Amino acid sequence: MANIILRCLPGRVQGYEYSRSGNPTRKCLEEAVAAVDGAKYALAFASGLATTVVVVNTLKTGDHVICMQDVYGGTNRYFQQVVRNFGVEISFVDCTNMENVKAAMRPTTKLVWVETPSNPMMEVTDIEACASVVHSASTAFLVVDNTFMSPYFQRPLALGADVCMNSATKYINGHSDVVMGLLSTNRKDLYDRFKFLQNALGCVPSPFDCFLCNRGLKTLPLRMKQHQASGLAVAKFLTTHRYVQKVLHPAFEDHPQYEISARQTSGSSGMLSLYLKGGLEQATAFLSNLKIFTLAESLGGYESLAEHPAIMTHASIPEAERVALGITGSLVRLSVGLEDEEDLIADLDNALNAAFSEKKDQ
Ligand SMILES: Cc1ncc(COP(=O)(O)O)c(C=O)c1O
Ligand SMILES: N[C@@H](CC[Se]C[C@H](N)C(=O)O)C(=O)O
Repeated sequence: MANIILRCLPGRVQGYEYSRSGNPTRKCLEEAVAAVDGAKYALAFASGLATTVVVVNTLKTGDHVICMQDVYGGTNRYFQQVVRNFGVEISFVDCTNMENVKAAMRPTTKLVWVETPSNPMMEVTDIEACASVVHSASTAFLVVDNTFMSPYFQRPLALGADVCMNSATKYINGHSDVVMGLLSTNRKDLYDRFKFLQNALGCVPSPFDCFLCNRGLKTLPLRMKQHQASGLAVAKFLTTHRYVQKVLHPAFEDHPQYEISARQTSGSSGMLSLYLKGGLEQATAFLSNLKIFTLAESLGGYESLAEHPAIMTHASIPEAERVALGITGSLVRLSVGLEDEEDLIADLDNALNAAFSEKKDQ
């Protein structure tokens, strides 16, 4: 009898049929991510951008997308330089003001894409208010890119978003050794379509990367608490520095969306941006004088990174648009890692002083 039940037949799948379609290690990670995001379903993809590609593949020619005006440069590049070529219309909107979102909605709007806090301007969108505008005015679904916060500090689905997206390359994995994207949702219709596309488009992570990411996820709370503490210490230090014009941090009371941030998050990560007094020349000198912060793209890992958005992560955004967003020559972005806080502050102090004395020496 047992032989008959277990006998293989074409088309009768007894578990996993092919590793792209599903494998036990990926399933294990997807279940863990669903749990931390408070979702019924989660899916893993080959990168954060691959996740965006899958979301966009639910659309068709003639559909309209609203995208937060300040988003990761690669998200902007994908919408402007790829998605538009397929006849999908994109409006970049300042979603910190709901009146702008309402005004941008069209009968054809099918997707609203928000990143909060945004990369690199640290702008905050009210997720609950945005979900209410989107759902009352359309059949569109709201995606929140939660990469800067991780599920430890912000749960977009509980605030009304339809989909929560993460570049797991960042805080979720946290060890800077994996490139991966994740999405989670409570909507069965969206999950079914995303799951179909995960297999049909094939942009899946390897089982080994899923294993690594699952390992990283286990220390997320510990890491996020430390990122928060050191991020705040660094940000406070920088606000008092004579060569710093302004610090952008959503946990500071002078941040324009401070109250929204305090309401919808349970803390802050190690991400912040700052304007230096001076311009590109001083910013370049500052970055080249850092010794503990590494000059590099990426964020959310154990190690502190510093970068120049206008030249690096957001270089693909046309210059006029970049400047209008505030991404100027004097803007620097920091991802504060897990090193000792005093060492990080001393490194920033030394590099700032060196950058501005180089200018005086010339
Ligand atoms: C906020 C944000 N979303 C999405 C992405 C894309 O993620 P990935 O590099 O994993 O493709 C990035 C960085 O690349 C990011 O910073
Ligand atoms: N999200 C990361 C990635 C940086 Se940009 C990567 C690459 N140069 C590209 O243009 O795709 C961040 O640091 O914000």
